[in-house]
Amino acid sequence: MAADRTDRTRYAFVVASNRLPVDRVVDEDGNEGWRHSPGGLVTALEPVMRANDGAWVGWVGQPEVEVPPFDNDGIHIVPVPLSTADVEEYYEGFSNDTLWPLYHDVIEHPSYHRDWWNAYKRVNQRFADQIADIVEQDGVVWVQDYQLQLVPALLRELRPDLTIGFFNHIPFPPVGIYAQLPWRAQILDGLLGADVIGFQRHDDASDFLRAVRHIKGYTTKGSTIDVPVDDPAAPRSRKGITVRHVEARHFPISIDAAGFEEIAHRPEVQERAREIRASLGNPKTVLLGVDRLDYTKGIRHRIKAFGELVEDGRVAVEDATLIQVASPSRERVDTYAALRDEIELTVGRINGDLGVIGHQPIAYLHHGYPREEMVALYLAADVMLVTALRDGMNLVAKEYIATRFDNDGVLILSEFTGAADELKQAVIVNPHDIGALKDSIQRAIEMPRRERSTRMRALRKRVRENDVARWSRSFLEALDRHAPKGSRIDPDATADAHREAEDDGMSIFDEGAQTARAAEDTREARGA
Ligand SMILES: O=P(O)(O)OC[C@H]1O[C@H](O[C@H]2O[C@H](CO)[C@@H](O)[C@H](O)[C@H]2O)[C@H](O)[C@@H](O)[C@@H]1O
Ligand SMILES: O=c1ccn([C@@H]2O[C@H](COP(=O)(O)OP(=O)(O)O)[C@@H](O)[C@H]2O)c(=O)[nH]1
Repeated sequence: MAADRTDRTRYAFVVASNRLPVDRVVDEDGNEGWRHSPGGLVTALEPVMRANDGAWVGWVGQPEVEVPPFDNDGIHIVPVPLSTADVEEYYEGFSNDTLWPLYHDVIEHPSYHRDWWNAYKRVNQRFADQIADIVEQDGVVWVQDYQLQLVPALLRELRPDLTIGFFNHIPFPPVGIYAQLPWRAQILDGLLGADVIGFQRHDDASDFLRAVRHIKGYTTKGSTIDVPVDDPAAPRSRKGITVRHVEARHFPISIDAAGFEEIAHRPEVQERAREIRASLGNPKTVLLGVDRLDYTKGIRHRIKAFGELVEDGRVAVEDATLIQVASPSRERVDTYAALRDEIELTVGRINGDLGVIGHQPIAYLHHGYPREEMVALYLAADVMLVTALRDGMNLVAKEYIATRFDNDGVLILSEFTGAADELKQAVIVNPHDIGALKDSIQRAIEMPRRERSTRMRALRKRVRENDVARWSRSFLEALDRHAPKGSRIDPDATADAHREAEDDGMSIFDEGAQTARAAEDTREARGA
């Protein structure tokens, strides 16, 4: 929980995301401290941040908490405060009850409120002001995700000298759906303030380019957009108008594959995996689902399919258990609270109707777990179920593969995840088709060892080669090509640098950080 006041004020490289890479924790004596949050984004950017002496701008995750900038394990942290109203209107409202459902195929109905839009503008402006204050002349800024889509243009207005990147971690919807948004043109204008706009999938980038053509009327050629500018020194387009060139393409995010495999090799983690199986009565097959409790994840579909397989007698209750981890998320948003009720009712019914003494079909856990426990769960699972109805990437699918150094285990993967574009040797499913999903689950349970191994070997090769270091490097290299005065950052900071930092005692695999985050979500849900 090392935290020192930083005396630096300007940085050549700045990352901004809604949440900071650290969680605020308060111990039993009321002392405040910070722990690394072990999320994928932190793992991806940490080596680049260290190599470039970068700063990270974001929210501490709790309302009405004002913290001055500080250094945490070599990363300069610059908190942006949010009031209770900001959290309700910008985070829970516009980000997670307007944009989130709209960008995820309108699985739930998006709510459009002008007050929420005003809060979104207000908070995006606050982020832009904060970033503008701390970046060096000609610096590089990388803005993350849908909560901050107005920041690139607001920042360019304040600091035209900067090179600005934006990465969208969630899908970008087809223009027919995106067009519902009352503020569709303003959001596109916000994003087009960036030099490079990154998406998870090729289709997301194509949908974005189409929206730019249809809604803004701008010309695109391949992945390049001509954005008109009022600057006589700017290049001219084929139509003879002065333009800025903005690049929009896909950069699929990944994980620290070697880091996950290293944890999986630890004897105590393997022992924990055996313990998990034993505690379920050593069934022949353990199936696993791990998700934030979110309606995009298809948890209902998976539970229904598995319950029906047991009910039909195609799977014996003594032979198979589904562990479903549903970690608490955004619990003050009504759709999330309703989903929790619905899932818990369904799990209760299935266990009540189909369970026998000593064997329940579903082991349901409403908790968040640290990384070591996640890896033990992955090692314990014969079948991993990723049945999202829409998902930007789904890192869980890649983590399962990375841990299976035994080349065993079967991944069932929804075709509606970004991961499905890459992980072709998984058992690919349409989660809406419950009949086909049941067949796929049965097939996975019965798959011969040789086929499991062939598939897993190919999947592991893919995940190892396309790891998170490659993701950040390829994005930053693209951004570097847009820097007018040449390179300001070193995009080539590798995962090795990251592991060296760990050897120095700066581990990102900080036990308890996820649990602390989950506890925090729960406190938030209670209104604390
Ligand atoms: O910050 P929260 O509101 O608690 O939500 C957690 C994060 O959820 C989303 O994750 C996405 O990014 C993953 C990594 O690129 C990707 O694999 C996944 O498909 C996405 O859903 C969200 O985009 C983040 O901003 C949130 O912090
Ligand atoms: O109890 C949990 C549940 C999830 N995760 C991590 O949370 C991330 C979830 O990322 P994903 O892309 O699958 O979905 P998201 O929640 O970002 O939409 C993965 O790194 C998981 O290992 C975790 O550490 N503990």
